[in-house]
Amino acid sequence: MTSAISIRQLNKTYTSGLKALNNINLDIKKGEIFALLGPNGAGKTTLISTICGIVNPTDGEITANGHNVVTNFRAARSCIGLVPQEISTDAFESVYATVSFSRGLFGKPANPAYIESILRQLSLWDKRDAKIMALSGGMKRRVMIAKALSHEPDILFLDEPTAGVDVELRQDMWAMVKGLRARGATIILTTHYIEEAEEMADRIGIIRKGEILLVEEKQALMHKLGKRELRLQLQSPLAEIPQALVSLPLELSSEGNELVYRFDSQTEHSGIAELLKQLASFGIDFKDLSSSQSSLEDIFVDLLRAKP
Ligand SMILES: Nc1ncnc2c1ncn2[C@@H]1O[C@H](COP(=O)(O)OP(=O)(O)OP(=O)(O)O)[C@@H](O)[C@H]1O
Repeated sequence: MTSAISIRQLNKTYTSGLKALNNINLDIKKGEIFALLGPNGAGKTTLISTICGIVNPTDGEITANGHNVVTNFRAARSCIGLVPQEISTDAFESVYATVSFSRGLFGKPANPAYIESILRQLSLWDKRDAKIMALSGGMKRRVMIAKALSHEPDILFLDEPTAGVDVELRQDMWAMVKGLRARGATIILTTHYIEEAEEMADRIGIIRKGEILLVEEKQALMHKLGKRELRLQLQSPLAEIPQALVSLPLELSSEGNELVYRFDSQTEHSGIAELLKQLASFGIDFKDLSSSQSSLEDIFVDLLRAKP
């Protein structure tokens, strides 16, 4: 199966000398929702902009549906819809005119039935005659999505789609994006909200300082990230973990005063009941216990810190 987007050895150094992308290799599969996570200045927008032909790569190769985005720009760009971070559209124009004009920019013949279908999908049909300036922020974002979809692209880029959007609208956007995917679109989104990636993405890529740190199926990542810890403060210090328990994910810390048990929070059986029974059978008493769960956010931060 061909990839929707294929990126090979992509580098981007701005004229200022800043290296914003460093040897990026990435394939986005057709029909997936791919979330690109990274801190401010990581290179997310630069990456999207090079794929969309807004920023020229320094070297490397990018194809969209098999078309090279530099040498075959028109064919590549016509497969792509881009919803930029900033809302930029003509405030005095009506919703319908803005969206159909956008289609014309791609040289596509007018198709009122298609424009109606996307406006309906985005709950904008009732607002089709409203001027953009009279819409709420959330509605304006929907107009940006309608514009991006106006020329019937099958790859959609959403750069921070829900930045500054309230919780209700954010959930609406998530439902809408999933709906687009269900109709066959490939979606690449950048976000600062780990929760958003968790909710929507099939795969997650983490970028930092212009480098892709990891690309992973969300489920696999969640599995890795979803660790929990149980800490037992012991009545009396232990010199070592009893031989019968060494196969358990146990660690002795605080000079033998604390036992730490780490387990997978996604699992149905934590093994805590058995652990406590076994400790009792070895006469290991504890005076206090606490448990904690590493959030996705914690792990994301850890991951970013882990590599200097
Ligand atoms: N036109 C430009 N000229 C020079 N440097 C730039 C230009 N655009 C971006 N940069 C720099 O490139 C780096 C990557 O920026 P980019 O906007 O791609 O990051 P980002 O991950 O999208 O950040 P954010 O989450 O803040 O939007 C930053 O250091 C930024 O200052």
